[in-house]
Amino acid sequence: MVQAAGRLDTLLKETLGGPLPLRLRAWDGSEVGPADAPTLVVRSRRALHRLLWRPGELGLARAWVAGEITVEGDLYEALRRLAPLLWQRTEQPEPRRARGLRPDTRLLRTAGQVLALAGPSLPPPPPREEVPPRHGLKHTLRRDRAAISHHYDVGNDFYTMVLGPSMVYSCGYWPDRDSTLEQAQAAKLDLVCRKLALKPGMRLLDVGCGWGSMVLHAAEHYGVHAVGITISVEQAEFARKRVVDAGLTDRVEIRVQDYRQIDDGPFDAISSIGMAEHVGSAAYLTYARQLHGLLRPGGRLLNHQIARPPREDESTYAVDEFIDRYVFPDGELSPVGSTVSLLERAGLEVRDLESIREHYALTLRAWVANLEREWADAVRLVTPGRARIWRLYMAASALAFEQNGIGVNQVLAVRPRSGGSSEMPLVRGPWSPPEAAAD
Ligand SMILES: C[S@@+](CC[C@H](N)C(=O)[O-])C[C@H]1O[C@@H](n2cnc3c(N)ncnc32)[C@H](O)[C@@H]1O
Repeated sequence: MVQAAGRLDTLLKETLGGPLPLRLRAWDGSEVGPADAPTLVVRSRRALHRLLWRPGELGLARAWVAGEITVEGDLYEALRRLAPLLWQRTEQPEPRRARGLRPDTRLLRTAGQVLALAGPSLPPPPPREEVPPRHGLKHTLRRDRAAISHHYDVGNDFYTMVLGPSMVYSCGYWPDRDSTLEQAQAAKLDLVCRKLALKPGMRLLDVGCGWGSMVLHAAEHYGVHAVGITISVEQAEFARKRVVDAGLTDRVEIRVQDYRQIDDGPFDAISSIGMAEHVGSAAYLTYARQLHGLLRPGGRLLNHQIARPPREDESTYAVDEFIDRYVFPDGELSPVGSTVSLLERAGLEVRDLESIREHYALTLRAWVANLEREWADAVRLVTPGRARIWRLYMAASALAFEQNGIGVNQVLAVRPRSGGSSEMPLVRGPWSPPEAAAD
């Protein structure tokens, strides 16, 4: 009897444009490939349909989400081995897409042979968690709110499980590799407060406040009056409860509000942590101008944002399809140079830039570990497909940060006074400790 794994291996070689660097096990139990590599398990023939109609990353992702393929062994190692093949493919133009998703006939022939091993072909059902492709990045208030809701309103219990008690959904600042996630997140929040030189009585705006961790930290340890805004209703409810529990209702306000709708400046300082990735290049100057307008002269902005490398020809940049469809609809990464330019065009003076790329890999690995440890509960809370999406996107992102595929930067900027004063110390030195902190 002909075994499926061998044929499947040939098909994958054709689809991916190179040999599969993993062991492969097919639905009939047959195996091929290196014995010391993680195993790609193809549980169902349906996975083939997906790969045929969308070779490369999106096809694999769809099969993964549907549970038709999985990895046994080290997921990071499997992704590390697969990454060069997938990137190679997604960098190429996709004429198939332009012609209306027609798989090429050579692949069809090979696939037909594989499918014939186990009976008639099956139509692939669309995975439920996928967002339909949307054309053009308009970034209207309504559309942005829908996109944010897709990612953030999936239940606070799920996020509590993944993010842990710190409830911070951005890169931590790891004092060392053995620190805990909670220590890393507290260190990051504190670093932001120190870069902003927060003092008691100051007015802080946290744009994209998530579950309220930054405004709570700043009010508790630096005595500021803080406003946190988010466009996720579930986040706001959770954050407001934390503010009540901490006894800080007189100093912390949480609003469901878009950054374009804030009209009660000036603020002494603004933090924006892991939020600007949602803004998009088309709206970025509006974002930068809005924050500039909300700062008092001499006030500081700390913009903490993921970046991608620049391209020789920027017009060839396309948002990663898997991330766009399944994870962050309408999210968009830009090179840090563009971010700096746009902040400056808006009238801000960029004073400091710190890359903390390695810290995001550590943070993501900690989130993946939390998710894997509580897997059964995660599946119950958000469906198996969604739990699989989160595991794949976080593990793949950890790898991308490790390999310098993407980075993350804290950009400190100031709105200079009219005479040019920045109110910055002459020498940067270590960011000053919280000497003026409240009790
Ligand atoms: C990755 S989370 C980061 C949350 C938080 N800063 C942290 O570090 O945990 C992104 C946040 O940006 C918010 N956000 C995205 N687009 C926004 C917009 N147009 N206006 C206001 N907030 C927005 C989301 O609601 C979410 O709270």
